[in-house]
Amino acid sequence: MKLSFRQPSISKFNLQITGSKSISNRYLILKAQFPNLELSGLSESDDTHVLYKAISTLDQKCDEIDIHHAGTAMRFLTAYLSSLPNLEVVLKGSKRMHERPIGILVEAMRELGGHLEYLGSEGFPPLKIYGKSIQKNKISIPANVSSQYITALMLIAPSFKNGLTIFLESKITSKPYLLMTAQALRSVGVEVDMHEEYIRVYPKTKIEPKTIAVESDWSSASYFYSCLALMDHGEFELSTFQKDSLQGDSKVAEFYKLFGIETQFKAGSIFISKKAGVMHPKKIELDLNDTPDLAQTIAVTCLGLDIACDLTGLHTLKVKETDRLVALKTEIEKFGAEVEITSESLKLSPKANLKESVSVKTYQDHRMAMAFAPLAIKVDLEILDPEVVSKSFPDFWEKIKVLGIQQNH
Ligand SMILES: O=C(O)C1=C[C@@H](OP(=O)(O)O)[C@@H](O)[C@H](O)C1
Ligand SMILES: C=C(OP(=O)(O)O)C(=O)O
Repeated sequence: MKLSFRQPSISKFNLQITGSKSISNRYLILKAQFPNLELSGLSESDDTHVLYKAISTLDQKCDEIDIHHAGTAMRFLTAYLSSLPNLEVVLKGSKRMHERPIGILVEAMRELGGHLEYLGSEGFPPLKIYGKSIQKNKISIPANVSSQYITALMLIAPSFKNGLTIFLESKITSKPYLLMTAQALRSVGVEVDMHEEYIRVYPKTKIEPKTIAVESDWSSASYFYSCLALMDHGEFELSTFQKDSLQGDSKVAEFYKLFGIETQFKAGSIFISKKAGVMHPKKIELDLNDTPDLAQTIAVTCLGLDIACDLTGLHTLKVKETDRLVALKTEIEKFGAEVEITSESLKLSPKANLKESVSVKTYQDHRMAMAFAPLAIKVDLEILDPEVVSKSFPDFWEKIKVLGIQQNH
């Protein structure tokens, strides 16, 4: 899809962003345990649809569940299905999912008494899962590879007879996602103690009827922050968001102050604005250990604004939808800038006049497509396989069109 930019006649926009896929997928696992939980505003993303479908088909005695590219669905279901007595099922995903590690979670479930077998390479999906009633109530787990393993355990812990204490080894990665899980559990009445070294989730068999409205997705909102940063000025209203969000990526509001963007919360919306002629810094340095999904957005904003950036805390990026560090380096360098990467960092030396009409590969990664699209405000470019956005934000292209980003197939 070829992208170019035509300045729209207005500079104020109102955009409704789909529900958070992280929040949605947590509540779907909770609803499977507590059916009187009602959910509204669920994410329209593929990742939420596959999880919803997987849970719904469990009643129909299916032999195989395919969760495609959805990391949260893979991890949350590995734990959940292992804890359902008498179930026997194969859990598989896309080719890339079978390259994304799951060994730490499988080990943890086995230590708790679960029965899981690898059908391909040791440490990776696909898995054959034989559900068991879990009796143990303590487990130790490395916390520095993916927070999703820990969330997966926390989400099923209320149904264990004695709850679960999870001892966290090593530095916690993507910590806000664990706080989000704890808040989701508490919101339905499950007690949770969070500490640096351990998390305790208390048992709960029934909850009071409850309706949860899912907040919109802050990671998705980040692409509109990037668009505004690349425009001279403007004001967007994005809904529905809260000031005290459960989502760690709400940190985007603070990060984009660096690019001259102000965020205000009013009646369930955020109003983000940029004044004409704001000065940008020459260089920014950020540790993104808590917010890994913002790395691509920020790197491309810096590329478009000719700002050097030094991003650290990126050790999880290699095992996401693609190796995002290599993908970013390869695609950013096509525009003429230079990028140095290590296993956990990215350093961008920008270039004032970016190359035009570059074709950006997306590597089956929704965030590659969505992070590079705003760059069309500065230079014409092409995004290959644009449909990848449906993993988290199916109507991304319609939404971004409103801002003046023209799309030709
Ligand atoms: O729990 C979640 O919903 C997520 C946790 C993060 O993964 P890691 O903990 O693997 O970094 C994040 O990157 C992912 O998009 C969603
Ligand atoms: C890493 C992501 O998702 P997941 O790990 O759930 O596939 C993402 O959405 O950026």
